[in-house]
Amino acid sequence: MPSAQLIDGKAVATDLRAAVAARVGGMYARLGLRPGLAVVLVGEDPASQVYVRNKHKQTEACGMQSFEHRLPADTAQADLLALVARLNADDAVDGILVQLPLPRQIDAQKVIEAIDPAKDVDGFHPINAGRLATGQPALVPCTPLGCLMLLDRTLGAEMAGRHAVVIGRSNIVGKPMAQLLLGRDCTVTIAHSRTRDLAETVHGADIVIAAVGRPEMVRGFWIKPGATVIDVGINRLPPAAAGGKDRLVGDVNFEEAKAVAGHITPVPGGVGPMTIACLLSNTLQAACARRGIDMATL
Ligand SMILES: Nc1nc(=O)c2c([nH]1)NC[C@@H]1CN(c3ccc(C(=O)N[C@@H](CCC(=O)O)C(=O)O)cc3)C=[N+]21
Repeated sequence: MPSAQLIDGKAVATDLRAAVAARVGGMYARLGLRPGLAVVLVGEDPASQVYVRNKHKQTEACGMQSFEHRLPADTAQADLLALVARLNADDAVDGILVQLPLPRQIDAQKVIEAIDPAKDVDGFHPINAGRLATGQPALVPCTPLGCLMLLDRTLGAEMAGRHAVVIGRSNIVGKPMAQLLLGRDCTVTIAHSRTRDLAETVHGADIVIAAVGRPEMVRGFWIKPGATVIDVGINRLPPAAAGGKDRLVGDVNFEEAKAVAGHITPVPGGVGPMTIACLLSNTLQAACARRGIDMATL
């Protein structure tokens, strides 16, 4: 049985964080400035708390300031908007991330649009989405940016002219991912829950980005032999389904796909660690852009 080469997102993320930390060190040594990242968590979702804790640790580990704001689940929209306004005005804050999903009483789109686009390190503000779509410098959403970095390392210039199929059309992953792949001269298809013959569409792909949020939905026989498979899904299977202990799986059936693909990302240890590393990189980028610093000189 042939076996795909693993794309080690954890290792690439470690390299990226080291590069960010080096520039953060240069910024402090030369200018006495430390980039600051504010993370806002509304409610008590236990999975979200793990991400927030990891982000906090890694932010400090690379020399940036980390500001955490935990609000109760019944927080009023006006109070969250008031906090965002304070963070927009706070010069020590270069990046603002409001963890999604938000509780029902809060309109997430309103909150996203309230964030200063210059501090929008998630890249979810329509200004940044529009800049990405029109090929202008932008803050790019962390998960698709991390996927692109893995593809750059794996395929490089070979991406040009390849057929990429993105499964999922969210504003957070699918749509920005498609824009980034277009920027690498891929021929891009965005597939989704209403796509007919999804298996057949995926089978035409040299590059598959799975971002559907359904555990192990993409089967091995869907994959074209030798294709590059990037699995964005992070699904926690409950103990019963996983045979005793809870287990993290992607949107791709990994065991099946790795027998067919040329390269594949694992879950965990693939796209997830890249997402956090890209958040730190975006925070450094925002800190430099806001202050007119050329990042290459740090
Ligand atoms: N405004 C906003 N921005 C986000 O970027 C955002 C968000 N809201 N809400 C929640 C999702 C989820 N997310 C993850 C990031 C890293 C891992 C990660 O590092 N995962 C590890 C495993 C972690 C584990 O074991 O649970 C891995 O895949 O290897 C997972 C999930 C960012 N999100």
